[in-house]
Amino acid sequence: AQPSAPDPISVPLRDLTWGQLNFLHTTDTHGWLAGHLQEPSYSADWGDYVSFATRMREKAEAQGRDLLVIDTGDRVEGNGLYDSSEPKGIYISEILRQQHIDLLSSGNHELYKKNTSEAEFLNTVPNFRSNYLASNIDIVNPKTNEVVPLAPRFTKFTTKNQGIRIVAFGFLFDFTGNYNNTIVQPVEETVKEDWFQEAIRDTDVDLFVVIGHTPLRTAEYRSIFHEIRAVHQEIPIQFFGGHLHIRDYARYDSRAYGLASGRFMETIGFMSIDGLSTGKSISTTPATPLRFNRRYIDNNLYSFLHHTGLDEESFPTEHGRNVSQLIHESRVALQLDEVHGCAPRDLWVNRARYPDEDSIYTWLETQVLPDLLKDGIRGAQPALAIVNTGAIRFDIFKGPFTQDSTFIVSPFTSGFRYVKDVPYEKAQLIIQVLNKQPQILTQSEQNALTFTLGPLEQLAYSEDVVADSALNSRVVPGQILLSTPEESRTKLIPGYITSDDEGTDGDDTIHSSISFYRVPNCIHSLISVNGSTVPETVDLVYIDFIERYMALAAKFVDLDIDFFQDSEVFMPSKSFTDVILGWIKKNWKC
Ligand SMILES: Nc1nc2c(ncn2[C@@H]2O[C@H](COP(=O)(O)O)[C@@H](O)[C@H]2O)c(=O)[nH]1
Ligand SMILES: [Zn+2]
Ligand SMILES: [Zn+2]
Repeated sequence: AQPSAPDPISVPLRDLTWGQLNFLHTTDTHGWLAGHLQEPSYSADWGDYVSFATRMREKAEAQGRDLLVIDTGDRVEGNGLYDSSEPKGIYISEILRQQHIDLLSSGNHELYKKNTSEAEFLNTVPNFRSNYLASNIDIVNPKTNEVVPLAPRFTKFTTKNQGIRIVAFGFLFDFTGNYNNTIVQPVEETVKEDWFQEAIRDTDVDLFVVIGHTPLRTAEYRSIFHEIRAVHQEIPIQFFGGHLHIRDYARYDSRAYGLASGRFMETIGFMSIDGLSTGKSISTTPATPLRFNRRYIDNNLYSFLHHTGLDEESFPTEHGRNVSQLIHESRVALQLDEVHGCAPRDLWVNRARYPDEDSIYTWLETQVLPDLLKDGIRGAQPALAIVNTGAIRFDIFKGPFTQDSTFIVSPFTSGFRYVKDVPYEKAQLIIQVLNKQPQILTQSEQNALTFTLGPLEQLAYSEDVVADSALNSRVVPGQILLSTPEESRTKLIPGYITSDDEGTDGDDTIHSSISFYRVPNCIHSLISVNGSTVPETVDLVYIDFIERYMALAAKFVDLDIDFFQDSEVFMPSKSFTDVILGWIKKNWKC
C-alpha cells in the first residue's frame, strides 16, 4: 500500500450492485503493479488488489454467489517495475502471479518483441495454467520451433457456487505490429474456424464470456457477437476489452454487454450479472430477470474498504501484505527511486492543450529534440525530427524525476533513423499525412500511431472546466454541490467522469471533471543552424517505431525514398529514452 487514499470524509462513493456472477477486471496495467506513488486516487498496489479480490470472493461466497477475476493484457512496458530490470519483466512476473486470475489474455505489447512473447509463453501462460486464453494468437515454440497456439483457444467451466456453465474465449484485436515469431489471426477468420463454430454450438451453456485486448466498439467484437447470436439468439454474452486505455461500457443488445477498465492500475472494473440460468436450475427460465451492472472502481484503499465493508485492520490479507512487501523489495532492488533530476513543473500528455507550455509534447519539440539535433547530423545540414506521440506514455509531475519516472514516461527501446537530403516541403507533407490520418492508413494503423486515447467523447473533459492540473488536486475549483440536495456540500477531487452506454454514473468515486485534450499522431522539430531561412532540403530523422508509416506516407506524397533501404541509424545505441534522460540530467538540477 502506498500513501494514504483520498481524504475519506470528503469522497462520496457509489456502491456496487452484486449479482449471481460478479467480475473484477484489469487491463493495460503496463507494469504499474506498485500503484501510483504520486496520485492517492490510484495508490493501491497489486498486494492491495490481492487482498481486495480475496475479500470480494469471501463476500460473494458468503452470499452463495461467484466472483471471477479477469485481466486483458498489456501487462508489460510502461513502468520501471517492468522495464528497469535486465531482462525486462523478471520482477513483475513473480508479483503478477500472486493474484488468482480466472481468465487472462495477451495484449499487443506482449507481442512487439520476441523475448517478450517468449517470456509470456514460457512463464506467464504456465503460471496461470489453463486460465490463459489465446483464441487467435500462435507463437513459434522456442524449444521445438513449431508454430503452436500461445495458449488454449477457449475453455469451458462451471462456477463453484451458482453452477453457471461458461464458455470463454480470449481475443486480440487485428494487431499487425507483432514480431515475426508470433502470428495474430484476424478475428474475422478465427470465428469461421471449426473449433470456434463447434464451441459456440454447445447447448449446455448459460453464459459466453469473451475476454480480449480489443476495444469494445470494434468490428472484431461485433463479428464475435454476431457469430454467437446467429446460433444463440437469447444466451447472455459478457465481453471484457481494453487497449484504448479508457473506461467504457458497451451494450450489444439487452443480453450482451462489454466492459473496459482503463489503464495503468487506475481502475478496477466491476461487473455483475443476475438472472442467469444455471446447470442447477430446474426451470429453463431463471427466477429473476437478466440484469447487467458495471462500476469503475478507483484503485485506492478507500474504495476497497468501502466496497468490502472492512476497515484498515480487517481488510489486508497476509498474502496481500506479503505481495506489497515483495513489490517494495523489488523497487529497492531496481533502485527505482534514484533521482535523476527535478522537474520544475507538471508536463501533461493530454491534460494540457497542445501546443502549450504545459504540454509534454511542446517541451519535447522546443527543448529536447532541438538539443538532440543541435550539432546536426551532418554539420550545418538542417534536420527535421519526427516522433509519434504514443512514444510518451505518461505525465511528468513537478518534483523528483526518478528511474521509475524514466520508464513511466518513455518505456520503449526505440532509437532514431534518418534519411538524407529530403526536400523540406515533402517532409512537411509527410507530417501532414501522419497527422491527418487519410484513408491510406487503416484504422488499426492509425491507432498504432497515436497514444490511443480512444474516442475523446468518452473521457470527461470540457474546454471550459478550470481544474487544477494535478489529479490529486491541490486546489479544487470551488465547491461542487452533489445532485441530491440532502447530501452535504463536499469537496470533490478531479478524476474520471465516464460517459458510456448506461450514462455517467459508472465511476465509484464522484469526481470533479478534468480537461483532456487530443494530441496529434506525431510531433516534429526543425533545426537549422541559421534558423531564419527555410531550408531547401533536410535530413529527416524519425523514431524507428514509425518507419513503416513513414514509408506509407512517402508514397502518398510522391517522395521517391525507400525508408527501409535508404535510411541509416542516427546515434547508434542511443534510444529516445536515453535522449530524454540525458536532457533531464543536464537541465533539471535539483
Ligand atoms: N515510439 C514507440 N511507440 C511505441 C512502441 N510500442 C508501442 N508504442 C506506442 O504504444 C501504442 C500502443 O500502446 P497501447 O498500450 O495502446 O497498446 C502504439 O500505438 C504506439 O503509439 C515503441 O516501441 N516505440
Ligand atoms: Zn495498453
Ligand atoms: Zn494495447
